Amino acid sequence: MTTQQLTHQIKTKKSFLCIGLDVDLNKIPNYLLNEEDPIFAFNKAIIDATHHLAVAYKPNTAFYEAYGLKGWKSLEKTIHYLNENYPEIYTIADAKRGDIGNTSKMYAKAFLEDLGFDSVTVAPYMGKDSVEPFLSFQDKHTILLALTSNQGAFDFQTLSVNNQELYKQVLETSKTWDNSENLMYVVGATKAEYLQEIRHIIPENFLLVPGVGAQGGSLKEVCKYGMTKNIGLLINSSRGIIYASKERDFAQAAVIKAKELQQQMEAILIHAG
Ligand SMILES: O=C(O)c1cc(=O)[nH]c(=O)n1[C@@H]1O[C@H](COP(=O)(O)O)[C@@H](O)[C@H]1O
Repeated sequence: MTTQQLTHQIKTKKSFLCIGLDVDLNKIPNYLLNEEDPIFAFNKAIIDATHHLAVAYKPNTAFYEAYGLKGWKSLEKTIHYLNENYPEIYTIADAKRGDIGNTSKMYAKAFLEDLGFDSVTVAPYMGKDSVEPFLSFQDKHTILLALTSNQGAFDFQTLSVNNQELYKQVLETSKTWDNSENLMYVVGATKAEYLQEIRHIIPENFLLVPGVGAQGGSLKEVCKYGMTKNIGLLINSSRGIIYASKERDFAQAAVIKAKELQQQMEAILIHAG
């Protein structure tokens, strides 16, 4: 999917919500465990109920890999279900990959070609030749970790290297890489106060912003400093939406939580003009 198509969907739905499909079998309703594929059954119910409120879904691959071959099959069924039934939806494989070029090429093929996701999250630590294989795919995005939502972000990302914080060097340097127009960046919602400076370096690129909901980040603050004229934001919430109820009404409870965020987004979009 192109960035223009994503922006068009955002404007049509008046939403820039991304729902995280981080499925933990201990947290889903017990009755679903009798299904042949409980993870897919859960995802299908969440997607069918919320697709009009969200523009993107982000399965975090850890939650699938943890269940071995069965989990990978659930991931494959989920992405195929989205691509076949809701082709307008933007899909993110949250896999946080990155390795020597020869290996990154295979990671990129796995997520962007074989599974058919629109984008994949990638760690920048191994540098240019570890990221460029992901960037070479047309109409696909590579979502580079810039300033993450967790406390450990302060261990390395904010350290000063040559008088500049490391995450800013990631932003500056990645702009020089081949096909850098295919880059998006992760900035945690818990780090909203950094967004003004981040936008000085990357005024246009889309940001994937996790950390509202369960991690306590503020949607308003993120939008105040991070929004661009093409919106430029995908705000992710996982646990806050998909685990709103552990009962048979879990999908309807997810709708209520997703709608709360979508309505706040609609108000922000109207205010922004
Ligand atoms: O890349 C991510 O999506 C990500 C980056 C980051 O800095 N912080 C972060 O929480 N995430 C992911 O975003 C999701 C957040 O989930 P909730 O805290 O349940 O909304 C999880 O899948 C995390 O792995």
